[in-house]
Formats: sequence, C-alpha cells, structure tokens
Amino acid sequence: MNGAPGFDAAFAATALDRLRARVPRVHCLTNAVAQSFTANVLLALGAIPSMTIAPEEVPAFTAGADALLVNLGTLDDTRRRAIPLALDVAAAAGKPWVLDPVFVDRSPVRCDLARDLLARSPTLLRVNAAELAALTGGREARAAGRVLAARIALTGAVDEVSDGRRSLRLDNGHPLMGKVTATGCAGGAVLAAFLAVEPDPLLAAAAGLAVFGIAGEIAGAQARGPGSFVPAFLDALHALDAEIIAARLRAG
Ligand SMILES: Nc1ncnc2c1ncn2[C@@H]1O[C@H](COP(=O)(O)OP(=O)(O)OP(=O)(O)O)[C@@H](O)[C@H]1O
Ligand SMILES: Cc1ncsc1CCO
Ligand SMILES: [Mg+2]
Repeated sequence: MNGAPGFDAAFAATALDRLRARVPRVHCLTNAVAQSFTANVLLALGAIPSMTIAPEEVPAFTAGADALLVNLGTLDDTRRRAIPLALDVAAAAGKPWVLDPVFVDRSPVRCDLARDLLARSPTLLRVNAAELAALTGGREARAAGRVLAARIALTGAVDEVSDGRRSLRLDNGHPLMGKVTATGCAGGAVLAAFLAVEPDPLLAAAAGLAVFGIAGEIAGAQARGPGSFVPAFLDALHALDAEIIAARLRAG
C-alpha cells in the first residue's frame, strides 16, 4: 500500500517539471570528495549548484539560495565554522535544508555534532542505515522519525521516506550506485533541490529519490562498470521525463 497519499509517477514527473522551470539554486556545504560530482548532478537535473565553504561568504550565498545542503563527510575547521552561519541564515529566511550526517557511525564527535544539528530541525535528514542506527540506536525509519522528530530519507538497496506519520518505499536504483563514491551525497543535493519546489517534505523526498533511482537504474543497465556509470548517470538524469518515470517507478 502507498503510505504517502498524493505520491505517484505523475506527481514525481510534475515535481521534476516544476524544478526545471524554477531552476533552484542549492547551496552545498558538502565534503571535499563529493563537491564536483554533486555540482554536476545538480546541473544535469536542472538545478544550479553553489559550493563555496568560505565562512565569510556562506551567509550571502545562503541568503540568495533556494535550499541548503549540510553534509558532514569531511568535517574540517572551515566547514565547522561555515555550517552554523549558513543555518542561521536559512532559519531566519525559512529556507529548506537537508542534513546528511555522513559517517556519524564512525566518529562519536561527529555523531554529537549531528545531534546538535538535528536539534535545529532540518527539513529532511538523509542517511544510510548505519548512520541512522548510530543516531537512534537502531530503530526502523518510521519510529526513528518520531524519536528524532525528523523527516527522514533512508537510502540503500531500497529507499524509504518517512515523517513519523506517512512512509513510502522506493525500489528503483542499481547496485553500481554504491560503487561510485558520493552518490548518496549528490542525492542529498537533489533532495534539497526538490524541497525548493515542493513544500511537503515527504513528497519532495519521494520525488527526489524516485528521479535519482530511476536515472541510476537506466545508467546501471548501460554502464560497463563504475567508471562508465558516472557519465551515463548524468546523461540519464538530464534525459529523464514523465514517460520514463511512469514506465519505471516502483514505489509503495
Ligand atoms: N544495491 C543498491 N541497489 C539499488 N540502489 C542502490 C543500491 N545501493 C545504493 N543505491 C542507491 O544509491 C544512492 C546512494 O545510497 P547509499 O545508501 O549508498 O548512500 P550513502 O551510503 O550515503 O553513499 P555515500 O556516502 O557514498 O554518498 C541511493 O539513491 C540508493 O537508492
Ligand atoms: C569517501 C568519503 N570520505 C569522506 S566523505 C566521502 C564521500 C562518501 O560519503
Ligand atoms: Mg552518505
């Protein structure tokens, strides 16, 4: 059963159309590994990336952005200073933001910081299973949403979105997505772009994960391996349309 009334292939396609018409800018405070791929993914999707992490410039970049991504993958001093500055601006302006607490399962210091950032109420928390378990002590996504009082996009072989009240599983994607670094990180930026054009965070997350997963499975079917997957993925994102989404979406 579809646990998110209002979400289907037509909704996802319309959300993508709205995104391409609006061309939102996503300011990405993301890790050094993910920066270039994330910017290219946003462009292929139909959004605009901005990537500076300089603390003295981040407030102005955030003030003019349509959404913000905060990714903790390489948490150095510069990023540590930039993040609260960006969040102050985003909160004052009511801008949507995504928290991607990369590798909180590997570092207690980072896990503490992520909990502090969760207290600032991200519009969406994007995590893999290990990260969610570190943050919550291993609850399933819907219960974790209640505990963290957060809307969650949980990724893996099957993705799940939940806001503690509604939940939905998305079963698109391809195993090669896990063989290219920072796919999840770039996916977080895609979710931020959808939050910029869809006010219901759960529906925005579902549309973003659907588009990302469908592009991934098209690219996975064409690629010879991780190397050729990357250009095929950018091409598939760029070419995605309502017909392709309707033919391929697996959600419920
Ligand atoms: N085995 C798989 N089959 C289908 N899709 C997958 C598979 N593994 C990952 N994906 C997809 O890849 C994307 C990234 O998910 P994943 O859970 O690997 O992120 P992550 O662990 O945060 O990655 P990273 O930190 O490297 O960016 C998601 O859209 C997910 O659906
Ligand atoms: C490999 C890696 N290390 C820190 S961030 C990152 C990208 C995947 O999350
Ligand atoms: Mg990740």
